[in-house]
Amino acid sequence: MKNHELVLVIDFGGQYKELIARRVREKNVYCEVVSYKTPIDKIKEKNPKGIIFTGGPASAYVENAPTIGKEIFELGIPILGICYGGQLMAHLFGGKVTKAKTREYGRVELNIKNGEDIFVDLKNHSKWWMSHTDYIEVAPVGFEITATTDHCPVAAMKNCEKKLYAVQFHPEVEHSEYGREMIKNFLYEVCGCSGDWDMHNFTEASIKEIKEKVGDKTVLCALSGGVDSSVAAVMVHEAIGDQLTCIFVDHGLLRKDEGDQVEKLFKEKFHMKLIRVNAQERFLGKLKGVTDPETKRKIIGEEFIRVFEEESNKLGKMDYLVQGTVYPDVIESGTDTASVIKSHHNVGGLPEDIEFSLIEPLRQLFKDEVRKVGEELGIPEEVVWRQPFPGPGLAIRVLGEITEDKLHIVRESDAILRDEIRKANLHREIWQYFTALPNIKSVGVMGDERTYSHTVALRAVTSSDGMTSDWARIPYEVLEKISNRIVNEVDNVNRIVYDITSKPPSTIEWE
Ligand SMILES: Nc1ncnc2c1ncn2[C@@H]1O[C@H](COP(=O)(O)OP(=O)(O)OP(=O)(O)O)[C@@H](O)[C@H]1O
Ligand SMILES: O=c1[nH]c(=O)c2[nH+]cn([C@@H]3O[C@H](COP(=O)(O)O)[C@@H](O)[C@H]3O)c2[nH]1
Ligand SMILES: NC(=O)CC[C@H](N)C(=O)O
Ligand SMILES: [Mg+2]
Repeated sequence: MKNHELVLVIDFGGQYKELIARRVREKNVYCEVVSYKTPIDKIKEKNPKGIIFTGGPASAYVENAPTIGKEIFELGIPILGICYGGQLMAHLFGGKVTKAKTREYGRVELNIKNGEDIFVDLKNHSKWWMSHTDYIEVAPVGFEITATTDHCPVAAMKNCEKKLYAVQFHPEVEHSEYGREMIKNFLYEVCGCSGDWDMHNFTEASIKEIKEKVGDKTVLCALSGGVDSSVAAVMVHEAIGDQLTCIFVDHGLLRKDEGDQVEKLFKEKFHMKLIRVNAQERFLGKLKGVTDPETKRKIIGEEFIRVFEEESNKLGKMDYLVQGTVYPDVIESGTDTASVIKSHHNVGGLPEDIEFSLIEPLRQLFKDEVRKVGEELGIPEEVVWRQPFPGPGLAIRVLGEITEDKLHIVRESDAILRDEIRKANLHREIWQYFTALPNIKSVGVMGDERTYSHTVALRAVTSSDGMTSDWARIPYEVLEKISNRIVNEVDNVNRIVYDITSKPPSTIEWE
């Protein structure tokens, strides 16, 4: 973002790199993540007010571990090293980093020596989140120890003269009591930021960028009616108006009546060109007999692109494809350093040969940030606050082979669940709620007759960004009503279970 203060996050393979970036943005400073391999000149060119080193899986003292040229410490730019980043700083300055006698995972109490710079106004003996097997045993010469824990002689250290700070704990995660405040202190007390950035700037700057990039070319937008693609579409429409055509694919894996609802809503509320493609048979044909979750995702990812290419040819070859990809889609699909959790159809599920260049203006954001952009753009509340729905749709909620009968059960049971959640006025509290068909049958008795029918699983979670989640504590009476209604109203179901796992260790979807 030109003309704004910038803080750079340098990534050493940390799981939380984008979480650090969003914590910085939350405090009104623009932030970007770059690899530790970025040449020092490139970093200098960006003229950052501050730099943050992320954590990472490696050990700083091992040969070939990710590292960085020592010139970075001579630029006069304040640096905060988190976990691996802090250990690396200690290692490069000649301190001793080694395997810790006691590893720390989870919440740990911190003793802060004094409330200066990054610790201004933070309560002592507060709880912070740890996740490490190595530690800084001896701080390098020139560094002062500023915090300890029972097992960590150097839980934080600093070199004021060089403006270098290192912490063993993770201020960026939700569970660190004063994490946000500490990051704020780094930005404002140490780096001297003034806080000149917010979602309004982001929206404006992104629109400008899209305009410049597209010029007089033409653009397709993959529109699902969900939060992310709607926000992306409106943003691109603001930038290039009628050069944009939206394509909504009904792949036969949507929720009850969803195809018609999305079409109606977009035609009424948005003034964009919208084409609905009915591709039910085509998708279901390709998925016939397929049981493996990753294979399903890849088939769907490819089929989406083939549909877009065909539509593009009909319109006279479009140049760009807009997708509402958000950061969790990217990280879960796997990166150079992060493992594949599941291939999101729009990232890891994309085929290699695509005729378009992609435009993904929300790729670095989390869902709650996207919602803020949506509000900024004046998108109706019913769209901005829709619950997320995965692109592969009901295909990943019917476990194993997909058949019309099974889709019918998920679709009908899901409609009942949604209806009851809304009636109980829980729809804003619960982040996402749906039913899944685990592909198990069990014995029941109905009207004095034996049944041997499907089990339906209810899933409802609370979350803010989909990266982690907890199961929603739905009142028993509401669960009872949902259970009764599903068994009574949906044929071939005789048992309902409620999924009470958080993420991690589960994921939100079952496949
Ligand atoms: N049925 C569809 N038709 C066209 N494009 C789709 C469809 N489903 C998904 N996509 C594309 O894939 C992207 C990722 O899907 P995803 O479900 O994560 O996002 P979304 O639908 O925009 O938002 P939400 O997560 O709130 O449902 C979408 O942003 C959109 O670009
Ligand atoms: O567009 C998408 N394409 C996908 O392939 C996909 N898989 C999961 N999801 C949604 O992402 C969030 C996190 O899901 P998981 O905990 O199941 O990984 C949840 O909101 C899921 O619904 C997807 N969205
Ligand atoms: N979370 C981290 O950055 C871990 C750093 C290092 N790999 C350790 O185990 O201590
Ligand atoms: Mg969706």
